[in-house]
Amino acid sequence: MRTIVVGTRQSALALTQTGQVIDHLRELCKQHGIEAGFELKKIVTKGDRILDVTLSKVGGKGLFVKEIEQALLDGEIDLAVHSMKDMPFELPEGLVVGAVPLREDPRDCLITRDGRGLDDLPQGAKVGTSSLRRASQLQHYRPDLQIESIRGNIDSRLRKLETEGFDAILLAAAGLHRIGWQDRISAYLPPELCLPAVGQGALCIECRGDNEFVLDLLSKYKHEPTAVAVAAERSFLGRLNGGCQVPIGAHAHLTKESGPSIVLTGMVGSPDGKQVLKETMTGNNPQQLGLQLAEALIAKGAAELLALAEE
Ligand SMILES: NCc1[nH]cc(CCC(=O)O)c1CC(=O)O
Repeated sequence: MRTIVVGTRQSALALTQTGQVIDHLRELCKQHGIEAGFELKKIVTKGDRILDVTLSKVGGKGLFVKEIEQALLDGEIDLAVHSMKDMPFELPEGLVVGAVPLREDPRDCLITRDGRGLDDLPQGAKVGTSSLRRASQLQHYRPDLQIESIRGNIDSRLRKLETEGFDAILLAAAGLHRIGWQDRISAYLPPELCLPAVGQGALCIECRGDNEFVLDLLSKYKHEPTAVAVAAERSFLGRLNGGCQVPIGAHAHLTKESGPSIVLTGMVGSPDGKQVLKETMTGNNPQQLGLQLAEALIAKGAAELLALAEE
């Protein structure tokens, strides 16, 4: 029997989502009469080692994936499970995306200390996020809020909500849903108010491009509509040359009606939220649509806004 070694970070979220992927793959193996066993290998990434520094200051894209990709290239692992939004735009030579499975809820959510919603937060309330994208959009909606940086894994951020005097924090709903902590969510932020990060809620299953056995199995795990939506969002991000640490958001979904099938919305904001540029376009080709939307926002001044965030 073949053993597929699966690499993962060791945060609660990474372990949970990797475990869920392995369960799905075991089920697929059973359905298709494929004989394979799975083994988990935990890998510490640079992003895990420097949890005390604001990520946008650390710079460098792919902080959470590089070591894991090296393990794939070295043959130490056969498959890696990443959060799509942590993936850099280009993969190293020799590695491919084997599958993008069905997406979880892409929205951001608010977790308040006492369960109240965004509109009920007092004037000047202290809200924790270290995402420039979340800060920009939240400040745009509520300029009075005091945004402060908070880092760490989901569990430590939830702890800091209590211990560091925050009135609320912002997190991706997907992570909380996956770990089973959806009860902590006080409110879901509608995409009109806070457009999610590119790829948020989606997973990226990566493997070597020559690993036929794993590729064959992963081909049965693909969710094409998610892959197309994410491709449009990533094309948009790629044109704007942004990692996850710039105030850029995008979300695409597919429509079932006749006519253009992908609806893509993108935003670029200033870190203080005073300016937020947003546009929605439809099309059939995800790469082209992402580029077109990026061009439309560049024409409105997106490049200048992004330069502000780099400072
Ligand atoms: N930036 C870290 C990160 N990467 C992926 C998720 C979980 C959500 C997802 O899978 O998109 C999170 C936590 C968060 O943003 O709250």
